Amino acid sequence: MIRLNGRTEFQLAYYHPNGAHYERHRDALPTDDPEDTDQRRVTAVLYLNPGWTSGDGGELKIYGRLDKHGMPVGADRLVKPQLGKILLFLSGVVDHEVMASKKPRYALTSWMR
Ligand SMILES: O=C(O)CCC(=O)C(=O)O
Ligand SMILES: [Fe+2]
Repeated sequence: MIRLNGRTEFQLAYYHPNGAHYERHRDALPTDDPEDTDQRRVTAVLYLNPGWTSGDGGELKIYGRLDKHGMPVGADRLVKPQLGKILLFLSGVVDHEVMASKKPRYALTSWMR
């Protein structure tokens, strides 16, 4: 079960077309503790880029989960930041990275706590 406290944070991000990117990270520490209401629980990203194509870069790379030995389970995925696409994931669980962008890239992110 995911417990949300109703406090949602928003961010409108712009990535410059000169290769702006965001290195591999998670948006929160993983936690199941219901008392810990400060952590981000769910990340939702709405992409705002019309006409985005493969050569434009700027994909969101979702890293495959690791098993208990640190070996990847399942493939990494690349998500194009196309207008109207919404992506949801668990903030404390999913490693992700924004690849270098060759076009102006806009994304509205919300973090639900
Ligand atoms: O813009 C995206 O695709 C994700 C951005 C991101 O990972 C973040 O702001 O934490
Ligand atoms: Fe992130």
